[in-house]
Amino acid sequence: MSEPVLQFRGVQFGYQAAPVLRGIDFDVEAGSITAVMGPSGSGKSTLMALAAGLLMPDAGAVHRCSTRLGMVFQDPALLPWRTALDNVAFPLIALGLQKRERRERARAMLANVGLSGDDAGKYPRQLSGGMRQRVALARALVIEPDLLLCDEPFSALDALVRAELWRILRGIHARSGLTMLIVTHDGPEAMQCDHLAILSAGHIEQFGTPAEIAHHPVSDVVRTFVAASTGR
Ligand SMILES: Nc1ncnc2c1ncn2[C@@H]1O[C@H](COP(=O)(O)OP(=O)(O)OP(=O)(O)O)[C@@H](O)[C@H]1O
Repeated sequence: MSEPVLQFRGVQFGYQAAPVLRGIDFDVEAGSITAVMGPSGSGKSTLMALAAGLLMPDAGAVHRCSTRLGMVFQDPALLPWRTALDNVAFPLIALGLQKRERRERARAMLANVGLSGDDAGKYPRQLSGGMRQRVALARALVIEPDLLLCDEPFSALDALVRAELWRILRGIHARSGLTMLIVTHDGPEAMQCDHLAILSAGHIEQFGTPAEIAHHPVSDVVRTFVAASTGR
């Protein structure tokens, strides 16, 4: 078994008095893709914010063995006054790279996510939603992260574009072995990940491989999820 890049140990969290997450215990293994699924309000985005270190647990601990963190959200949050290329090159400024090198790396990364040289010169408002999300993905990947956190990255897109972006993500994973933790509502795609965490009302209902979860669902919540994701 690979070393975990991310460990949740007895994590508990609430925004004010109301607890949102409790008893969160699972590992994200190096080189794996782990999907997080759960109903709206079950605490998925909160879990991701804890994974990123943007929130601190009230109890328990999140251990992260990562030096470069990439993040992608449902909203691509691109800088509107910069071209796609310059949006992707932007995080490389902090790494101290020269402009020419930044642009070369950004161009290569845009090509990796399927955007042409023409598209690279366009501003966000000139791009479709799917293209904007490709730019956001390229911006997260250009720093060569050792952990990629994605919070419903493709949820706002139509089914065809979503499938294409999953294909790109899986291609990148196959080539680089990048560790990924992804919140998704896409059951069939989640069933193709290495591990699956099913969140319900602030706790992990079940964690395991898709096969374990499909063959030994621990509760009705999980059974419903498996039926929706596999058509069983
Ligand atoms: N900043 C905040 N302050 C107070 N409560 C919050 C805050 N952010 C989220 N919550 C509450 O915490 C709970 C979990 O929210 P969270 O966004 O983590 O769920 P989610 O599973 O990601 O939902 P969705 O699928 O709808 O995005 C919800 O009840 C939500 O209203």
